[in-house]
Amino acid sequence: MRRFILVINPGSTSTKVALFEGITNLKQKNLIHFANDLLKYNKISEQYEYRENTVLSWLKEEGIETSELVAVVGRGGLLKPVPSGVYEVTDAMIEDLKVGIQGEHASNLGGIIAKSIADNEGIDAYIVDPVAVDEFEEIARISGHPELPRRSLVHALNIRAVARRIAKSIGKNLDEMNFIVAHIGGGISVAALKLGRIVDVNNANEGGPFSPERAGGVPVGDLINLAFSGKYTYGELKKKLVGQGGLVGYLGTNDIREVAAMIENGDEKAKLIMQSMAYQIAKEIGACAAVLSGRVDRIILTGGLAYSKMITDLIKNRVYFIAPIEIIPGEDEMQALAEGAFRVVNGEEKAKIYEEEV
Ligand SMILES: Nc1ncnc2c1ncn2[C@@H]1O[C@H](COP(=O)(O)OP(=O)(O)O)[C@@H](O)[C@H]1O
Ligand SMILES: CCCC(=O)OP(=O)(O)O
Repeated sequence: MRRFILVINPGSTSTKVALFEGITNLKQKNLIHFANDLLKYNKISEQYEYRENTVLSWLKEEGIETSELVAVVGRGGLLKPVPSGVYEVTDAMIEDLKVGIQGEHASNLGGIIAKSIADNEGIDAYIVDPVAVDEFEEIARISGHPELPRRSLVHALNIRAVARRIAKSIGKNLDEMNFIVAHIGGGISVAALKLGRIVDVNNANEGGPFSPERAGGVPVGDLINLAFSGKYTYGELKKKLVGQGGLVGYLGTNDIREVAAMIENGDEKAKLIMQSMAYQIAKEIGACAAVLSGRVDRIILTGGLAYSKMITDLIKNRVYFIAPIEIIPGEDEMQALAEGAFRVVNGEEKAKIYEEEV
């Protein structure tokens, strides 16, 4: 009997998988990919067969047949800008995920793997609140140059899931609330939610605060000089900014726990870098308060860094005056994906069609 929803969430070094019955998580695993296994692929999209096989092997290990699946749902990637929601994975979407229409990112594999498994069973595949969710107001799109508009690339899935949860806890719907949500993980998105819509956010890949391994916004003139210095190839420079920036660039680790240990051992540089990361996050939260004209119901800190009291205290000390602060460490992406797919399977919501929304 078909009853399980398979959830697939690909990250840069692992693929999280889970099996849900309804909205109950029955089992979940983080399938780790060794760097050597991924090295041979030039493009992330080329990893899809390898990763799909690891997902299918996991199902087998768990004694689950794909014929028992009612739907497959994956984390959505860097598609064309789309409104938030649950999307059926269509052939047009797959094409954009494969070419990486807004860039390469492991999340592009979610829809690709989901559809491949679903097609073999004649069932539907979905994605939910992809990182390409774009609810910007027009004013937010304007940068300092018409050829370089600001783009919305955001941890939409977790941000909307935790925002929904906090709204519910205060007895409101998300569309009644103004929130600032800072997803502070491997990448950082600080988003202004105006009546539930993400009306502004730093581009988590290319701007805003530096993160454990991303440079965030850097001085643009100096970056142009570096780019034309002949010192680095395009790929090397990209890696410097995404992967080898932030904590990794300064301290050689992306693990905030290691940084905290360095500080406890008296490392002054580690202390300054930690303080600076918190300073930049707080500054971005302040910017979002201006976006919302100061009408902020809650500030929410979420993502892996929110486990660190050192960092959340540093942020709180700078933004406490804006609004009450909620801390939801980690992320709830697997549950949010399953719940999105379940709403469609259960007939509570109609899946959007990508081609009709872009
Ligand atoms: N349980 C934890 N306690 C303290 N720090 C954590 C914990 N889990 C993750 N982190 C830190 O959070 C950062 C990664 O955030 P995370 O949201 O897990 O990343 P990703 O965006 O890759 O999912 C790292 O610096 C990591 O050290
Ligand atoms: C591009 C925005 C999404 C993002 O950065 O996700 P990860 O932190 O999971 O890489």
